[in-house]
Amino acid sequence: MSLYEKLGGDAAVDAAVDIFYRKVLMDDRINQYFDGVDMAGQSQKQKAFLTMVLGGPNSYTGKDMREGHKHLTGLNDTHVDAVIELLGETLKELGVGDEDIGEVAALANSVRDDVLNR
Ligand code: HEM
Repeated sequence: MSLYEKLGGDAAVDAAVDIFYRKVLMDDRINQYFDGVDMAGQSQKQKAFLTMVLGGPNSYTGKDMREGHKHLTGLNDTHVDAVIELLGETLKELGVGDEDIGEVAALANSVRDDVLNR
């Protein structure tokens, strides 16, 4: 079973992205990057992206991670760490086990160099 199915499919990913974005926007370590970003559109992309990395049906048509983030000046490892931390907290709130959270964190971590354009 894919992690996507295990978490509960489409509805669970919807819930995860909504909770996750609320956390992101409340977090002063990273929320400045989302000033002026269309969060409804962003949530859609993030849902499709999460679905894909969790092994669900692939409907992600957004930019690749390097293209999608290279205009964000000053982005560094601490920002990626914060995002991965908030994603983990989100999944924990949804009842996901530590082992599965570790897998998602590893997937998110695998795009770190692309997100940081290095
Ligand atoms: C850790 C892994 C990350 C993943 C998987 C991820 C995923 C995504 C995706 C799928 C998009 C949409 C790309 C598109 O426009 O087509 C996006 C855009 C964006 N990401 Fe990330 N992201 C990550 C890290 C970060 C970090 C660390 C920050 C800043 C703290 C960040 C801030 C943004 C912003 C501001 C946008 C929207 C840019 C814009 O529309 O101008 N992301 N991200």
